[in-house]
Amino acid sequence: MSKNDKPIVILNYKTYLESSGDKALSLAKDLESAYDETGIPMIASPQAIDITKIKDETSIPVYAQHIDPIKPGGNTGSNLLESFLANGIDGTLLNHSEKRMKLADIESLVTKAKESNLKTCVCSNNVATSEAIATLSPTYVAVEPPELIGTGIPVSKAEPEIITGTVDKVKNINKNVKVLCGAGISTGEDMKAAIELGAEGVLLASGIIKAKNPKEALLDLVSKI
Ligand SMILES: O=C(CO)COP(=O)(O)O
Repeated sequence: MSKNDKPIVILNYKTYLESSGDKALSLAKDLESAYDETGIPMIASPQAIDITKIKDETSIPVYAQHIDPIKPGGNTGSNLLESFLANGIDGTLLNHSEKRMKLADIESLVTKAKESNLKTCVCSNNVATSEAIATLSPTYVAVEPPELIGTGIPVSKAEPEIITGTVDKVKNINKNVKVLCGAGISTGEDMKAAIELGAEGVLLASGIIKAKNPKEALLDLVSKI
């Protein structure tokens, strides 16, 4: 990571009650004030229904959690890229372990996102899939071993080799693709370890969303980097 690049934090709201409705906005305000106090970029990834409210009432970047590989038309219940763009999203997660996609669909969405100046954070489950995803040149590859997601056991401690292996393989393919990691990350020690292993940020959920004081948890998360 070059010296002027700061590590980033992407908070995946998922569909927790603690990150839905009014709480979606208060979490976004926590992210905004944590950014104001630390200068570390903080990104919200709420459910689609909460995106507009957060864009209207905060200044932090907002990512969709998923976009469907569809064209405008008869796709009841799907998430259309053009609608998200009209509501001002800054980026999107793709291929999260809880919303897996086909490689061809990931490729078509990463291509379309680039044409619309939208950032993409494509999730992977191991080094091999991180390597494959890097060939599509997304903004970020976020490696998250599914078995650690939601456990509070941080990937940076439990499986450090998945981070170092992903960084080596991804940077070999395209130095401009940034590597994030996630799964079980919740404390400043977890994030410090991730950065020391070569990650350029973290993608996390329950450690912040389920914290007694999410803003304090965010400040602790970035307190050691
Ligand atoms: O899936 C994740 C982020 O996308 C990780 O979830 P946890 O932070 O709850 O382990």
